[in-house]
Amino acid sequence: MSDTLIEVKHLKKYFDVPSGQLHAVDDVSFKIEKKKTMGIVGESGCGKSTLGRTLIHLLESTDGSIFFEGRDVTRLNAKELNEFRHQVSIIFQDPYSSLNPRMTAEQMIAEALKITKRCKKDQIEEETRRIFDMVGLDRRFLKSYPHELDGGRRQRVGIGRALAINPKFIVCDEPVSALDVSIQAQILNLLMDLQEQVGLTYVFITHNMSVVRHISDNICVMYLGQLIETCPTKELFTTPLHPYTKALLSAIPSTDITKQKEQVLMKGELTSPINPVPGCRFYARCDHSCEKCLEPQSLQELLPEHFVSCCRARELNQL
Ligand SMILES: Nc1ncnc2c1ncn2[C@@H]1O[C@H](COP(=O)(O)OP(=O)(O)OP(=O)(O)O)[C@@H](O)[C@H]1O
Repeated sequence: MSDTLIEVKHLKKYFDVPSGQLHAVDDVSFKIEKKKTMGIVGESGCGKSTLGRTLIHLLESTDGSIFFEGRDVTRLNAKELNEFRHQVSIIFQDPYSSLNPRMTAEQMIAEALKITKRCKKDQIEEETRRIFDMVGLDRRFLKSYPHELDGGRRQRVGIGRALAINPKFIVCDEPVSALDVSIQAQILNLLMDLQEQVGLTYVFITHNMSVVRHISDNICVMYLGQLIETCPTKELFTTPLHPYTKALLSAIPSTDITKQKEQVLMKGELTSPINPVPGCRFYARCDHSCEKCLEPQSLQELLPEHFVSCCRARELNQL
């Protein structure tokens, strides 16, 4: 039996905007194995959240396929789509705005349980308490409203609500970015413990390279809607191959002053994903760009399980 839970093939999500089409996700392909975490990184606006939302059909894709346990979810009928939606969930960055301010923590989790009808009415109270325990929330907060909870506890409610439907797959969209640093580690550890206990598969979206290094098994690096490098996490940090990934990694400050590395500075600013021209989207900012980079680029496996979309990567990395 295949270990792949999700396989994305040539996925596109375009938005119509007054000046044309915004290519938020443009021809992205990758696989995620069951019980693993795929980190998605890249600068603000590169399409991370749009990709995450499209994967679970919160947004309808423009083109391409998303295979979930072998079935293409872009082609499901309404009933099948409803069943799919009960297997996938999302945790948002800001639990304060994603939680209903008029509902208590208990009511929000109970509501998610009712939607999926996965337990009988008389079991909802007990199941809600069990989920409270799973996410490390003291039961004295059952009747608390979001504004009565601190950031970490609010995010625990958000995680509890995502877990209530008993999903196989969760998109974690910057789930710790809005939290104090001291709380971030607790929430990351909780997500990793839950993955182990329940057998969850995650997509973990973040712009924080240290966080993604800690939590992901594999990483996708995105640039202006495109996937430019993907490989196992360890390898990305030891052997980055794309010039953009190298620049991204060089910007992480080191805690060891004897190991300060030279920062690769990127020229210019992120260009627009509206009506992009064919060719490498990093062209204008790359120190190594040449005429060949103006031709369409595609992901090539340059090392085992290590894919890069750069026509000069082999030569620049002496592979
Ligand atoms: N509903 C929409 N209509 C038009 N454009 C959109 C819409 N949603 C997102 N976009 C655009 O799509 C692109 C990708 O946005 P997205 O939010 O996915 O990026 P991101 O990498 O998650 O950024 P951030 O880290 O800031 O959240 C951006 O240019 C954004 O302005």
